[in-house]
Amino acid sequence: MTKNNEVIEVTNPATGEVVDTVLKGGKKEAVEAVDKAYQAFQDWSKQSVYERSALLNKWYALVEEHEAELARIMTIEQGKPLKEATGEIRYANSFISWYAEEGKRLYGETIPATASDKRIVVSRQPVGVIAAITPWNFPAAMITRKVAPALASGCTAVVKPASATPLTAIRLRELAVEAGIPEGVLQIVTGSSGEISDAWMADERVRKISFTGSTEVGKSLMQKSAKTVKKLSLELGGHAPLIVMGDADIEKAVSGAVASKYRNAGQTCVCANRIYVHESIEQEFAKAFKEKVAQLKVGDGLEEGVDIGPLIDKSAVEKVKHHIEDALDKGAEKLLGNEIEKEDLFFGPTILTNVNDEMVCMQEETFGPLAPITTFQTKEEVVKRANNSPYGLAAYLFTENLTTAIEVSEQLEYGIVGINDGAPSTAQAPFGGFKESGLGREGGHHGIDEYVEVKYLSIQL
Ligand SMILES: NC(=O)c1ccc[n+]([C@@H]2O[C@H](COP(=O)([O-])OP(=O)(O)OC[C@H]3O[C@@H](n4cnc5c(N)ncnc54)[C@H](O)[C@@H]3O)[C@@H](O)[C@H]2O)c1
Ligand SMILES: O=C[C@H](O)CS(=O)(=O)O
Repeated sequence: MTKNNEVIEVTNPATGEVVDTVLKGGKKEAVEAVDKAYQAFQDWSKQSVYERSALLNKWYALVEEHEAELARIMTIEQGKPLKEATGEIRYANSFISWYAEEGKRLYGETIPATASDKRIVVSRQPVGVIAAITPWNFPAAMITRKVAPALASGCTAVVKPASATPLTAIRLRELAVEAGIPEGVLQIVTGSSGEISDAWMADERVRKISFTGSTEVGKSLMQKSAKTVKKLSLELGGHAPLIVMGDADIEKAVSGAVASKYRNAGQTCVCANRIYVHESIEQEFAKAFKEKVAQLKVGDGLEEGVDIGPLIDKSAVEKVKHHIEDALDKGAEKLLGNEIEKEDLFFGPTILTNVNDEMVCMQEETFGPLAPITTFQTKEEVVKRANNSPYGLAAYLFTENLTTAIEVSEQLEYGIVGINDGAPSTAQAPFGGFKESGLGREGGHHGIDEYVEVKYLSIQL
């Protein structure tokens, strides 16, 4: 059990310095948060969607007003370049504005009854108290992507952010309270993930768990949720294939591959993890890709012009090194690689060629700035290889042929397919994966369905 007043140090991955400390909460704090959320739910769920929408819009305005402050907090605790952090704050805020409106469209329906003296009325009601557990790689967006639809539908939320990046979450919640959202409606609990999640899993008042993180932890939470049959949303790991057909526009493909691969230093669930290039254009693509990647600047995300910040921790660096060493041992060749002076958590963008599917980087999520390039000969071959994964989150396809785009994308077993687009994520679309990449969707009108129960009234006249 967590002792009173124990703290967690928050460090800047670019410098290693401790920038702040937060309470290392545990079961006590987890239960207290549910107490407050359950109490708050009684009133919050009874407000009209228009009253909740107005408060969400005030929160949106405050997040917008404090964009620079929030972005700086994020860069300092997570490492991503300031321009990316600013982009994430805007992306995170877009979920608040989207669901401020979507809540007004929680429509019901009437269904013609068999009996003439009966009426059937269907409605959608908030599930109640929801618990969100979120990762370090997107400290703002992974929270608002859950909390915005939850609050809009009338739910209240308790959130455990990753211990590496709690400061953005805490500041976001302060702005929510400043906007007039009642204190109990949204709470952040920092600390022991095991103690806190176990307390929420055991608590019957928590009716929904929304988790974003690794597939391994997601499976564990899925098992634990069975005891009280909690509703589940799981946004898990990915291993995105990026396919460049022989007829692709090379410039588009290179730009899309760089955007997908090196965002957040490769630490996103939708990063291209495997790059399949038709054998007829491999040399042309690899040359152009290397030229673009070699221009990326590695450094402290607070520095002007930095494109790739540090990785989150030492184990992340070790994993990327392992994937590279394994590939080289199995015959890969280094086209560009980590030639940077910096040490510690910085890792330069790396490109490997002559890659084969036996290499670990072609099977496991690298979560770093490594781009393995392999070649293929036919559509049938590349679809089969691209689908040969337990993951099914994002995939990318570059082609100038419409028939190829439609035929291949329909065969790809992935929840998100970027066609000539390396950055498909947006608040209005249903983000989520097939297979072991998760359950449910976040974003769009699908995203609010995760936070409601469907009920029907059968009225005997
Ligand atoms: N599908 C998506 O939308 C999405 C988005 C971001 C990250 N991810 C995935 O998340 C992973 C990287 O994030 P991460 O390292 O924070 O993942 P993680 O699974 O280690 O941690 C995620 C969250 O779960 C908590 N946690 C860890 N172990 C736990 C346990 N046993 N019980 C309860 N909670 C626990 C952590 O403290 C953190 O808050 C990658 O696999 C990435 O693909 C997926
Ligand atoms: O890392 C996972 C995030 O969901 C990526 S995105 O910002 O939604 O594209």
